[in-house]
Amino acid sequence: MINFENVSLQYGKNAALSNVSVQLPEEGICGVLGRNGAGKTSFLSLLCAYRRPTSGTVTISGEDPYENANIMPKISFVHDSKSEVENEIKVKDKIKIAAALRPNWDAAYAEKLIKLFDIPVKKKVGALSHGMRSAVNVMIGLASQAPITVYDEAYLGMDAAMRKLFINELLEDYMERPKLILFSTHFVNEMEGLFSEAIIINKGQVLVHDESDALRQRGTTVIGFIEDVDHFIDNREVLSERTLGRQKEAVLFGELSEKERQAAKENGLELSQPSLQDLFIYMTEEGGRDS
Ligand SMILES: Nc1ncnc2c1ncn2[C@@H]1O[C@H](COP(=O)(O)OP(=O)(O)OP(=O)(O)O)[C@@H](O)[C@H]1O
Repeated sequence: MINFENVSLQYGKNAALSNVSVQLPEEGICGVLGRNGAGKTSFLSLLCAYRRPTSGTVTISGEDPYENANIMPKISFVHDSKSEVENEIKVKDKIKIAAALRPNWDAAYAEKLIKLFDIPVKKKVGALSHGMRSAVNVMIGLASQAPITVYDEAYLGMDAAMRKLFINELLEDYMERPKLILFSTHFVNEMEGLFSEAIIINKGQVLVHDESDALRQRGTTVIGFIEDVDHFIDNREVLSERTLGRQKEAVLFGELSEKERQAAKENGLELSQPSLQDLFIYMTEEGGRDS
């Protein structure tokens, strides 16, 4: 169990996180969402003990993870790193080093992933394309089998087909060997089906932390003829609207009562849940809902 209690992180005078209190379970796939500069990497780097909070406490299984030899091997932090030293070594040596540092490393699975992602193990790391460097990083994240695996914008540069391969693999592996996976991404629509829960960070604060289904239930998508939809959404909080021919789709914020749902259906309107992306964009836009 991970526990953040009143955690703040300052970089000089700049507050990256303010009074963050969050608890995370031992298993699940948690999406960490936020606009640029919201504080996602700061949050994840505290969790992975790359940094120490300026105030407040972070504990993992009741212990402070910072420079903690019991906790550090349990965490794998996959991010888009560039290091001069690493550029000079071969991919296979980078993988060997990662394996040596990871007590749960699954060598047979690593071999399978190298083939699946077509990773050029004999090349130097510095000679890889951006997407291929990311593929090496996520492959290490998967093969590490760490009980806490954190992917921070880890697949930048990977093309759509490669991202799909990675996501399928992540899900399949999670089903067989559940763990806690945290996943920060700007590709919300592509990834949201994966998330059992989501944390939305905005301006250094946790705006929402909830199960994905519960979060989606905070909104409703309404589809029908333009005039019927317009009539139904009048005086309601509308997240987005678009028309297609004579049809209109509107996303509303807030739960509908059973009576309202019934009325919508009687008027020929179709109701469904909105995407996390729609809710996320609305909740974090300037002037948007902040609770
Ligand atoms: N090393 C640093 N020194 C000073 N300020 C920093 C540093 N790292 C981050 N910040 C600032 O802290 C705030 C949060 O940054 P952070 O990188 O955590 O956001 P993010 O949500 O990961 O953003 P992005 O999606 O753009 O990567 C921003 O205002 C950023 O400018």
